[in-house]
Amino acid sequence: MLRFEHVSKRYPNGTVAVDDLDFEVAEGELVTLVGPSGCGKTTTMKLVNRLEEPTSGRILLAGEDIAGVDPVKLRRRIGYVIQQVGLFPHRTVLDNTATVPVLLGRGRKAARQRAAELLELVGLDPAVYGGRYPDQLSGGQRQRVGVARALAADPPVLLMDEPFGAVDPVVRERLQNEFLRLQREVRKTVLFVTHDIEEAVRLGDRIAVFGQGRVEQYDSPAAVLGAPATDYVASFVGSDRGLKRLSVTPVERGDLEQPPVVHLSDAMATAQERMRAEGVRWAVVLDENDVLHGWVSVAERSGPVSGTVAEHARRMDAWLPLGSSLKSAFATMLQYDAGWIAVLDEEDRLLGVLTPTTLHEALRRSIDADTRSVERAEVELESVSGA
Ligand SMILES: Nc1ncnc2c1ncn2[C@@H]1O[C@H](COP(=O)(O)OP(=O)(O)OP(=O)(O)O)[C@@H](O)[C@H]1O
Repeated sequence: MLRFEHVSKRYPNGTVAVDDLDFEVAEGELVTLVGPSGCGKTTTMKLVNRLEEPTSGRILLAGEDIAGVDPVKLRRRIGYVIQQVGLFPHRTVLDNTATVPVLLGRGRKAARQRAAELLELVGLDPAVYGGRYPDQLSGGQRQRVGVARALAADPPVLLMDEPFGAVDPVVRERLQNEFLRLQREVRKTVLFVTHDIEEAVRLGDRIAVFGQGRVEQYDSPAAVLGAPATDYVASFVGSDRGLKRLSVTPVERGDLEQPPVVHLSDAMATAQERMRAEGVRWAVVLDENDVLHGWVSVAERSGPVSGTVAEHARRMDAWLPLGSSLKSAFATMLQYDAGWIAVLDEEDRLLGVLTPTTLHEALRRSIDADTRSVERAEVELESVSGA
């Protein structure tokens, strides 16, 4: 969709802001450009909407060299969201959002209707906020209006330059999550500039890690964190990259452990036999509807125990849907102070459990898989937790 071919930009004062950029952003993909201050991120964006011209190389949008496209027409196909949102202070939120469609010749009524839908989409009730002026909004709300406005012309490409840079970390995380939800709906091709590796990892389908004007690595977040291409990338993503990686590695079926499963109504003696036969000290307990109830441990004293599982079971209903991040799995374990958590499918059926050991193995396998470019399920670990 958007292709950089050996693009360089040298400013008249001799600064080489961008040096031989060569990568492609697929349609509907969100690519984060991350790097320290002055590494050429903003310049890259400006080259895309022709606020700057490359010194060499070319940029193709849907196969067409943008150097031959009238800049005004080009910018209609490219939404631009910047940190200082640049809303018109004397226009209402609704009119700010409708600005571009009106300029594009849509009727005022249709444009306002679309603007209201977009405000709704970015989480601002148009009935509440539509009539307000920008200075009657919080910073986070202004950012959302900026995003709604950029989407109003329905451009296939969005450029977002540190759009959430000016808000506090809590609001920032909320905006990021909302934007991810929105992006799943609208599927724009997005270039998103940030200097924050956490943000880059959370949002990006792929990340371009910038050194001085050059892309040092262009890869999935998991690969950038798990297998940094250069020392520079390794130091930029930080020594806690293993921890960060937890948040971008999903729980897969192959990661799960399968302890014995018993029901509340089973005889405890039978449950005990099952655990002994499988050589484990506990079993997952489900109720009569196969809903997670908790766990039961093999009794310490020898000999059969009387009664049903219900009389011995303990409640523990920490669970996660399959596909959750390893980080949320770990966080849930800590929150419940639990040695395991259940992983459920879409119909809330038990698929297996995750323990600290299997969680660690999942992380190691995913790193191995990225390093060797294979699926995680194909990776056999040589040793299990050092054993
Ligand atoms: N118009 C200009 N003329 C000369 N040099 C410029 C111009 N614009 C940017 N530069 C220089 O080009 C380099 C890259 O700047 P750019 O704004 O692209 O970086 P950035 O990665 O977006 O930085 P930041 O995160 O601080 O915004 C910097 O050294 C900057 O000083």
